[in-house]
Amino acid sequence: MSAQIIYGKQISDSIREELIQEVEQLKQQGVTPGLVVILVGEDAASQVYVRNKAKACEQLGYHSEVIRVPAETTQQELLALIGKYNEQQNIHGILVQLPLPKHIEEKAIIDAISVEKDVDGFHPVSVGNLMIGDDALLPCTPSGVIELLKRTGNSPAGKHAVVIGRSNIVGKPVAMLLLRENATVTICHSRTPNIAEIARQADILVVGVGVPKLVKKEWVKPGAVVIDVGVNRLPDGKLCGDVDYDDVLDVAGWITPVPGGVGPMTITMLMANTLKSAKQARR
Ligand SMILES: NC(=O)C1=CN([C@@H]2O[C@H](COP(=O)(O)OP(=O)(O)OC[C@H]3O[C@@H](n4cnc5c(N)ncnc54)[C@H](OP(=O)(O)O)[C@@H]3O)[C@@H](O)[C@H]2O)C=CC1
Ligand SMILES: Nc1nc(=O)c2c([nH]1)NC[C@@H]1CN(c3ccc(C(=O)N[C@@H](CCC(=O)O)C(=O)O)cc3)C=[N+]21
Ligand SMILES: [Mg+2]
Repeated sequence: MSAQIIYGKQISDSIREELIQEVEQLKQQGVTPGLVVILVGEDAASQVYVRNKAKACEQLGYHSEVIRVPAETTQQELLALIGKYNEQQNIHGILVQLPLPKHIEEKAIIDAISVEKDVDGFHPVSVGNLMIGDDALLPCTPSGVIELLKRTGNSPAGKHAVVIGRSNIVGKPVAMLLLRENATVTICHSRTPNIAEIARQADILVVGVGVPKLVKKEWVKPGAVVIDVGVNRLPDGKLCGDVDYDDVLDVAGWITPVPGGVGPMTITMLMANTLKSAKQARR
């Protein structure tokens, strides 16, 4: 038996169709959602995401700006740029692509983004709202993971979810959202002994570590839902996830491919957040 494949690309396309309806309505009220993506330096991987974001904006009819500044840009200059977009009425979302060059303090940059325009959901106030359970702008990749689960009939409620990875942008927020959805949540990381044994207890296994093909079939309970957040570039230029897809395919009940799984959902959730922010700005 082989796992059912969770086609994130298709699910993401159908959510975009839903969004288009809402965008049309908002435009009739004279508001066009606006997103600015700020890219510091020339990171090759980031270029791909930026291109995908710009494509999504075009598809949905958003106003989109991509600002590329050199790697030598100072923290002060970047802060000034953010300040400008915080004030700009036609911009509802500000995304500064991470990671930033070493000489720029990431926290200072994230703190400077107006909470109302924090479409990444990385600002401390957004993170606090997520913890408390307020209706805020939720981080895109984690909310994309939840959408994938719900839209394939794999509601987290009552399930044991194991999350591998505890970063601020993937592991921690995805664990918190799973908890909000009434899963019982275990978080593993690089200091967890017996990871395979813990992972094997998961009904839902979410992996975001950045290690190509870390998760093997021995880590997966037969029939489990496996969500692979990893996006790793192999030496041959191909993308692969943190899960050994071919190995796990026969034991999992459901699995996301890379590419075509979580990645497109991240972009679509970014579009949804920008729309939400634009709606709120109208008032
Ligand atoms: N599809 C998408 O839209 C997105 C994909 N990604 C991808 O997700 C992956 C993770 O990204 P990100 O969270 O930013 O990465 P980070 O490097 O910030 O965090 C990695 C986490 O994984 C843990 N970890 C690392 N190695 C192991 C291991 N061998 N066993 C167990 N845990 C381990 C680390 O533990 P510790 O805390 O102890 O160091 C850490 O918590 C990457 O491949 C990235 O490209 C990221 C964002 C969006
Ligand atoms: N402030 C900030 N916010 C982010 O959300 C953010 C970030 N910085 N830095 C980098 C990571 C990574 N990330 C991805 C987004 C989309 C795909 C994506 O579209 N992937 C497609 C195709 C990618 C390709 O073909 O290269 C897929 O997996 O099918 C991947 C990865 C967002 N991140
Ligand atoms: Mg990181």
